[in-house]
Formats: sequence, C-alpha cells, structure tokens
Amino acid sequence: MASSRIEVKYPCQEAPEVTTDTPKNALNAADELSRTLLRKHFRSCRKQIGEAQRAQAEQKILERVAELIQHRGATTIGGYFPNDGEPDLTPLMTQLAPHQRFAVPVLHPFHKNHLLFLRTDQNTPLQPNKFGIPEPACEVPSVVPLAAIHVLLVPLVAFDQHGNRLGMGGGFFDRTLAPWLRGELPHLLPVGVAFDEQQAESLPHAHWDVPLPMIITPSKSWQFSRRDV
Ligand SMILES: Nc1nc2c(c(=O)[nH]1)N(C=O)[C@@H](CNc1ccc(C(=O)N[C@@H](CCC(=O)O)C(=O)O)cc1)CN2
Ligand SMILES: Nc1ncnc2c1ncn2[C@@H]1O[C@H](COP(=O)(O)OP(=O)(O)OP(=O)(O)O)[C@@H](O)[C@H]1O
Repeated sequence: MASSRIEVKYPCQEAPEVTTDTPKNALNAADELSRTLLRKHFRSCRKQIGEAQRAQAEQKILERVAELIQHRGATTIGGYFPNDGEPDLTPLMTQLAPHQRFAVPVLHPFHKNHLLFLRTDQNTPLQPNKFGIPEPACEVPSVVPLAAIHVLLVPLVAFDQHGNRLGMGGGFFDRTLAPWLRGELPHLLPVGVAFDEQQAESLPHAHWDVPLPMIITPSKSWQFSRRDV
C-alpha cells in the first residue's frame, strides 16, 4: 500500500514528521502516535505563550466572543475553566447581562467520558476534578441541558484550516457534540477557541471527530461550511 504522509505546519518549533501506511481516516497505531505527538507539541506551544502576549490574545478572543454572543442574541453561554495553558475566557462570567447565564462542563458522575454542563458564576464554590480542573458541585438544579446552550466555547489543543479539532484525548467534546452533528441541537453553535499558535496546517481525523463550524483566535474568526471539513 502506498505510504501517505501527514504534513502539519508547526508554527513554534521543529516537530517530528509522521508517516502512515494506511488510508486516511482509519484509526491505527500510526494515527494514534501522530495524535500523541501532535498533542505533546501543541500543548507545549500553548503553555509557552508569555504572560503579556497571553493577556493581549485573551482580550482579543473575548472581544470576538462578546461580539458573537451579541450578534446571535445568545442568552446561555457554555464556557470552561482554563487548564494546561488554554485561553482564560472566564472574565465573560462577570460581563454577562442579568438575563444571560454561563455554564461549564463537569465530568459526568456516572457516564464515563461524558460531560454535564452546570450553571456557574463568579460566586459558585469550585473544587478540582480528577484532572485538576475547577468544577462546581454536581447538583441537579444547576444542570443546563445542552439543548439550552446557544454558544458553546470549546477548548482545543490544535485546529486546522478545515475546522478539525484535536482535544485532550478523552473524547469528551466529540461525545458531547455528536448529537449536534446529527442535527439534533439546532440552537447550539459550538465555537472552538484557541491561540493562533494552535493552528496546524492539517490534522489527522477519525470518524468520531466532530469538526467545528467556527473557531475564534485572536487574529481571526474562522467559519467552516460542512463542505470544508
Ligand atoms: N478546560 C477544559 N476543561 C475540560 C476539557 C478541556 O479540554 N479543557 N476537557 C476536554 O475534553 C474535559 C477534560 N479532559 C481532559 C483530558 C485529559 C487531561 C489531562 O491532563 N490528562 C493528563 C493525563 C491523564 C491523567 O492525569 O489521568 C495528561 O495528558 O497529561 C485533562 C483534561 C472536560 N473539561
Ligand atoms: N461519539 C463518540 N462515541 C463513542 N466514543 C467516542 C466518541 N467520540 C470519541 N470517542 C472515543 O474517545 C476517544 C478519544 O477521542 P479523541 O482522541 O478524538 O479525543 P479528543 O477530541 O482529543 O478529546 P476531548 O474531546 O476530550 O478534548 C477515542 O478512542 C474514541 O473512540
């Protein structure tokens, strides 16, 4: 079988090349290795961004997100508490109007590798989950159904020019977004958020990966039609 080469642009440093001997899209050991190397590389890029550049970049992302929320008339916004060098967009919590609400993911207490979204504000008590990411206590009245979320800010490790997303490796957001991909969540807009340094030229993707329709970075708001992905 002909060898296919996965080529990725590495904006912040030289990275290893990965070759595969199987068709694109098949999940095999080489794809897994490629994902592992890419995660390592882009997680390191994300963490290396200095304090001043980070603050400026986060401000630009926040401005773009605020504009999107206003443009869509979104009243329920899904965000996240930052981990591992992700952009911190939690200042949004304090910027929302009284009729708007903010929800964050928590690890599902019974359903492994699934997420629940819980209403949160700046006064909500938090505790670290098994990954060290802050979470509100899982109480039924705080649950915000995915169907009620208008704009869901999705963290990512790397993205490409087609809207493909590489995450932390648990498949949490792919599982969360599978019903959206099937057209079951018509009010939801998933929006990837990232620093420009997290862009790869192309990413390997598997059948369960959910390509994002929109990605916001400090320098650009990307929109993808399903034809692109
Ligand atoms: N801010 C934020 N929250 C999120 C996610 C995310 O990407 N960002 N997730 C997106 O899915 C879920 C958590 N997924 C995660 C998966 C792996 C690791 C992690 O640090 N793994 C370690 C090793 C695993 C371990 O310690 O057991 C590592 O790779 O170093 C963190 C979060 C839900 N909440
Ligand atoms: N919709 C789904 N149903 C069942 N399993 C899934 C689904 N989506 C992903 N998975 C499983 O999750 C595992 C991790 O997927 P992947 O490496 O794409 O995670 P990721 O997108 O990087 O992580 P995350 O979304 O948590 O940031 C894979 O082994 C895959 O089989």
